[in-house]
Amino acid sequence: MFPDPSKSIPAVKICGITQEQQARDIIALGADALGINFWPKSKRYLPLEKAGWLPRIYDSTTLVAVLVNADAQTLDTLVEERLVHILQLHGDESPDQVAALMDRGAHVIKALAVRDRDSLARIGDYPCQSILLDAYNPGLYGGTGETFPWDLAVVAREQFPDKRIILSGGLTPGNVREAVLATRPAAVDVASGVESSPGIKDLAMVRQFIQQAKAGA
Ligand SMILES: O=C(O)c1ccccc1N[C@@H]1O[C@H](COP(=O)(O)O)[C@@H](O)[C@H]1O
Repeated sequence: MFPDPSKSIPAVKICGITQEQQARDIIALGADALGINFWPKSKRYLPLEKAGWLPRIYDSTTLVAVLVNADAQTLDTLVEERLVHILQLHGDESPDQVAALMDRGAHVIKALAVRDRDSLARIGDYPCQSILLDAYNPGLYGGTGETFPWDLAVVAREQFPDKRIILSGGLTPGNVREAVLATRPAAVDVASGVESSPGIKDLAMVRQFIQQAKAGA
């Protein structure tokens, strides 16, 4: 999923895909990774029983399962059946839980809600290399379409140079270029900002988002 960091071009993850044809269209537009939301309360929820198409595109992209405090059975299915390449954890998962998943061979992105500089200290607690920074919104776990102060992403990169910082939260085709230039993340991630309705992506917006994210300095 992650390109050569020396090129300063971020990977692009389009999140909350619910349909196989949209997945194929978005891969063709140049997305580096697709997010599938397995959290039942998400507006973009895809039940495991309806995810039978994932193996058909598994070799064409990087598939990321978006999860919030997932139960053991869901994690077992995702890890053991290799439905996805990466687990993106948006809940209250502890560093030990992340370490246990990594011990089982899972690649993990830990998402952290950013409110202020103090929120960044938790980055160092987690053993995974990839940390996604999202907007803080009490009671909500992500996918809100809200931004957080991007200077905090710069601080995160400087304080934790060994981590891959993924920027998310309220990104759109209209602001992603500015966000990339300001923060130089390893990747950007968007759900709400490229949708016509929850779980349905607007392909023109996706195309524009990818172009803007990868436009370079
Ligand atoms: O998209 C969701 O519904 C969602 C629900 C719970 C946790 C994470 C979710 N999505 C992730 O949230 C961020 C930001 O999304 P947005 O662009 O602000 O809508 C992104 O990482 C999504 O993958």
